[in-house]
Amino acid sequence: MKKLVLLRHGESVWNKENRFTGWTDVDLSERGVNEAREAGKVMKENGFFFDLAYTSYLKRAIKTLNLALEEMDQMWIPVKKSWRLNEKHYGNLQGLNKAEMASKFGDEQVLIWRRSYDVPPMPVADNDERNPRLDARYRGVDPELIPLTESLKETVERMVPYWEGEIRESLKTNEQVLVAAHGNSLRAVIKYLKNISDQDIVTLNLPTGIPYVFEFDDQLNLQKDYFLGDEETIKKLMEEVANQGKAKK
Ligand SMILES: O=C(O)[C@H](O)COP(=O)(O)O
Repeated sequence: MKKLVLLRHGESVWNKENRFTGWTDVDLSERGVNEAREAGKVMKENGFFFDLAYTSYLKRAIKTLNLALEEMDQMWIPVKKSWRLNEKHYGNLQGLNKAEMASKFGDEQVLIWRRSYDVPPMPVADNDERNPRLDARYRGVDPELIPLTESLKETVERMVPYWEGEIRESLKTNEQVLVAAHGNSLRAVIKYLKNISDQDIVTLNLPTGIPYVFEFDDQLNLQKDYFLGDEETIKKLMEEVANQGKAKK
């Protein structure tokens, strides 16, 4: 049985402050560091031994991966990074508080920005310092491919070539692969893997730092998927993520 583990990064400083983050390169909070270490412990307890790992160009995912691998004493494994695993670009919302936006524009509008499949937030302007085309780390990427905002649909579209050309390929010759990335870039992967409809993906919220295991047969047909951890606790954490986009009463 081949195993893929998807791991959303631990809580970031902006998760803690409840701000839209997207491609902003914020660090882990103290809680996030602990969550990343805990994820490593849980994977170790469950006997995981990875052949290689993937992550994004953003430090909250990279550090989560490193901390988890450190707990597992598997820091030596090959790691590949790709901008295609970055978080959904949150456009002009990046930096703004989610609950404050809900007070201003309504819970429904914020849900559309956060979870609708094909409605992107307003883009950042070309001369905005948040424009990733101005960031040297993306200079190796065709500027046409670099988003100024994204819907989940667009995140899926830029993630799929990397899944098909790289991660899926690596699963053909490896047994266990770890991907440390982001709430929405992982929702994009999960939608694609499980063939979840555009409507149903709206209700999927990924908690930070909880390993999500996918098991495949040798032909890479998905057999089953499950989170590592207590079901009730995970359910609560998912609800907390959903509620981040609601106005404070
Ligand atoms: O970019 C962000 O703000 C978070 O990583 C994910 O946020 P969301 O749960 O609001 O989509």
